[in-house]
Amino acid sequence: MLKKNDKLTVTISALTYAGLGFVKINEFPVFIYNSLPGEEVEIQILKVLKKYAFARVVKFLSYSPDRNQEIDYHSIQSGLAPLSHLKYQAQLSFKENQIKETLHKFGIDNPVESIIPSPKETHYRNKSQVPVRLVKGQLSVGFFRAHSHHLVPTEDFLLQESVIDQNIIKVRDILRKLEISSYDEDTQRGVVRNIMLRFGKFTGELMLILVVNQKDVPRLKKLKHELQSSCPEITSFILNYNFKNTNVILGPTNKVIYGSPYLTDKILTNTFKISPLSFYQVNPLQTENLYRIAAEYGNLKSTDTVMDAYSGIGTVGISLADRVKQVIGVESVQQAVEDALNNAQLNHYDNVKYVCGKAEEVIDQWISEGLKVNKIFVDPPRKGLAKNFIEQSVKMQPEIIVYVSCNPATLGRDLAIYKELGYAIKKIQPVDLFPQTTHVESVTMLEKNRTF
Ligand SMILES: C[S@@+](CC[C@H](N)C(=O)[O-])C[C@H]1O[C@@H](n2cnc3c(N)ncnc32)[C@H](O)[C@@H]1O
Repeated sequence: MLKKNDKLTVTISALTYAGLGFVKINEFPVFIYNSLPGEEVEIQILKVLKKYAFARVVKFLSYSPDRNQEIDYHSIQSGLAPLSHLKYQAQLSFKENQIKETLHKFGIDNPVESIIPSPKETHYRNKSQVPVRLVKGQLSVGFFRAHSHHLVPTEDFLLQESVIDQNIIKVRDILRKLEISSYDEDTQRGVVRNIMLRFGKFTGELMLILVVNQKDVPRLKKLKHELQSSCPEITSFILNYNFKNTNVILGPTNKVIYGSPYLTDKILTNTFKISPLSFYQVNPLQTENLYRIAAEYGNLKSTDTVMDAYSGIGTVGISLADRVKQVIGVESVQQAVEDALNNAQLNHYDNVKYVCGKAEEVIDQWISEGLKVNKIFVDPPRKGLAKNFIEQSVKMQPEIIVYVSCNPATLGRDLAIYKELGYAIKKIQPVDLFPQTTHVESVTMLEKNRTF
């Protein structure tokens, strides 16, 4: 029986989908941080639970040829970039295999296309949401160590655009100088919870959203002045109020201190305005590839009526609008729907409509109103599609369904239902939107069986 602090020598047998090394010791599963298949390592047991244990490597006796020796992001691996110890090529195979294996569990053995690598392997993110906490008596920024709220201070976040990293540090230093306090989760006091920055890759705009725990921010005028004089790259500054003791980063209301309430950016040929509470893809160069593939899988025609479900600020639907007759979209976040409607106008499309609501509920209403769509695009969050949405979407009998997924497990579950209900899987294309992390994105094309 394993005990905490036991030391053993093992050879890692697999890499889990969460990026941890795995071995069985006397049939008992052990998950080991920062280790890769084939590596012989001395480990120390950190925690023993009923059905498995966690361990760390104390000494490497051999290294995997897939190990990225160039960057020693030991602490980052457990938090921000859990795959950064794996060479990029091996990360791509890991993700491709994950899709194949997961779909196989749902009885789906269709061929999977080779994953499309990200144009940038690091510093690709256009958004950061870094926590602000007191560490050793000083307001600090960093990341929470995995499965904890223990802040590890850092100045290099590895995944974010460099302009974001530089401005996080500048904002941190201004907060320190003005003695504006950081949030304390235990007492629920202190002012600044998070520094969020969003960067428009194609416009150069940079939006600062300071998430605060109280309405009155001390020395706000001075803060505004300091930001305007020391951070010229920041084009707008917004306060977001979050007074709840919660893991959800953003609160429901914002106040613009200066600049525009929207960030403006471009995807392919269209311009988009994005408000602070709206979802926006984080890897802008690769997003263009993702949308190109989705459009190609839609086999678009000028007579098509397209549904854009889980539409965010309308980026998918608007990217298709010039090639189809009509786009109708649904999204649950009110602000995102307003953005989508503004974005349709901004790009001069009068054939695009968005409504606010849950896709699985709005689809009932659309069916009862007799709406006919012949192509459906879905891009749900990690939990995938609601069963009712799947069943109702099949009732609409679209020729093609394009499923953009960020979670192979829910993708497999949903594809299995579509298969049962008469849809054939034609193509599955993984796209690496999130290098150095374990996240796996893909686009699947489903086509209605002719005998249906
Ligand atoms: C992965 S994002 C995709 C957004 C957009 N297609 C894009 O590429 O930017 C998923 C979106 O679904 C929305 N959402 C979550 N649950 C929903 C539901 N039940 N019905 C409609 N939209 C939902 C989220 O607010 C989010 O904007």
